[in-house]
Amino acid sequence: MAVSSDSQMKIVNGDAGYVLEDVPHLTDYIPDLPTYPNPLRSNPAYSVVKQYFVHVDDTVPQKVVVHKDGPRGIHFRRAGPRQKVYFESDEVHACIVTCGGLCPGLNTVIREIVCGLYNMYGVNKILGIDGGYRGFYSKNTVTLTPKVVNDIHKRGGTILGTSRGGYDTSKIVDSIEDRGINQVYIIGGDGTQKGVAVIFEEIRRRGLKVAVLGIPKTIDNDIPVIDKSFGFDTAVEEAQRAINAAHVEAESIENGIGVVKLMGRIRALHGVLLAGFIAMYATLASRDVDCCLIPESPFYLEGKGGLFEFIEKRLKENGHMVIVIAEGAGQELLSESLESMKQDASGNKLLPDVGLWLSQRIKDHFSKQRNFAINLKYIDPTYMIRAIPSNASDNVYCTLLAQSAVHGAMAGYTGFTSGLVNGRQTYIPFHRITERQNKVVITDRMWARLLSSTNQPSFPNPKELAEAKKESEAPTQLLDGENKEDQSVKKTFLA
Ligand SMILES: Nc1ncnc2c1ncn2[C@@H]1O[C@H](COP(=O)(O)OP(=O)(O)OP(=O)(O)O)[C@@H](O)[C@H]1O
Ligand SMILES: O=P(O)(O)OC[C@H]1O[C@](O)(CO)[C@@H](O)[C@@H]1O
Ligand SMILES: [Mg+2]
Repeated sequence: MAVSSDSQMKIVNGDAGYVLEDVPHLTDYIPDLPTYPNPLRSNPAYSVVKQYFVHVDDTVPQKVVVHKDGPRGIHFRRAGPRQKVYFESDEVHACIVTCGGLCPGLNTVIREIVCGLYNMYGVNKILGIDGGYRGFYSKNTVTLTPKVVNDIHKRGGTILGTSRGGYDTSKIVDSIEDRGINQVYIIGGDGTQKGVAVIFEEIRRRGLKVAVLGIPKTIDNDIPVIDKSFGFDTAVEEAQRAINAAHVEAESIENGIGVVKLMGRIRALHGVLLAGFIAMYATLASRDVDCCLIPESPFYLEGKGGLFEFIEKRLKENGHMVIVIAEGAGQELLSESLESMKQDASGNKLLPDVGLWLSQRIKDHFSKQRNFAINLKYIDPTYMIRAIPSNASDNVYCTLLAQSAVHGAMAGYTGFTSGLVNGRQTYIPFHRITERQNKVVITDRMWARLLSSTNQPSFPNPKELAEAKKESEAPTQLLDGENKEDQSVKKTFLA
């Protein structure tokens, strides 16, 4: 096997195109670290479980759909307990911090890191950092014990508090060093994970025996590689309540329209990274939605093929309709210049309220039409879907993520994000998580499934429509047995 490595990328090449994108280990920069038998080996609860420990060569493929002659492809290290650990129980001084926006399940992850460290590894020095990254250097800490965290999974939010902005690598690493912390658990979204990568680099540069790891969090589900982010299912489930209310209101009144705005926004400083996952999954789950608008699929209002035309058609057919719009959708229609928008403390763009804007535009449009009065109700459940405790399946997911992170840190791995890949817990190198953001791919099957479920238009670009019209008016060569009418039907169908 060929191995190549820099500080955050350890690539192992095997047979038949097998590639392991491995994660760093403390021994990469501190040689001759002593090891200890994993305390779980003498714990009767675990020692009876055959093959409880993960084999050192276990890896998980990134792609499970393969071709007969294709290469085996990229793999990640499988998470789980190892036979040997690199920390003694009473040597560990761990800390946990939560950063970025709220997300269902944050408290469950905190609880399970504390209980995992305490119950599985006998660790009892665990600090909670108050209020996100800036809490490392400007706030007090809280002592976390299984008793303190016992009930917190039943509450929304994070008992540690969170924040945006305030990231300062040297102050954070100074604080870690000064407090004698040697395991750092950082829970947060895309921005947070970029911060964890830099903290890891600095810790490695200083040669500290400190395991640094990230646990990906975001209800936007825009973190790449992993199957999905925790809290996403809970948020989609809660969004159903808003959609259901919009549907009940809309169908109870003549020409009723329910508009629901859901989270999912533009994330990058300079442009076009978008995430409409919550809107897409909430629409697919609900079946009451007639039209789902997401940032990845541009739409327009007026004219042929536009939203107004579709609304009128649906109202005439059904007497009511529900529209779901992701907060980042249609922003190009609201503002000529996204560059001039305000930003939050972390540099994320602050978006104008597209739901309110769309509702007003629909009202204005139909107020001009005689004999076609509409009744529009706008529901904005934005913070309701993320400020709740996680549901049962997210709770289980959070537990696996947290326990995997604990096993990884105890085994001396560092500089990794704990994540689910193809249903297996893995350790993923930071660069894989931070190099890009996930967005809905509208040429993928999932978006096609949504379109076939709502039967909404795909909003062809007016320029494309004009070109198609010009083409259909031009004399065409007919195939044998075809008349001109057949051809135009075919073209409309293809559009
Ligand atoms: N490129 C970066 N390098 C270092 N730190 C960063 C970077 N981007 C963001 N951060 C820090 O990470 C923390 C969280 O970032 P942000 O507010 O963007 O939320 P997030 O982690 O992306 O979560 P979400 O967007 O899902 O709410 C902030 O304290 C911010 O200063
Ligand atoms: O108002 P806040 O706390 O900045 O958070 C809003 C953003 O946070 C998220 O929930 C997660 O990033 C986005 O969907 C949303 O735009
Ligand atoms: Mg973010």
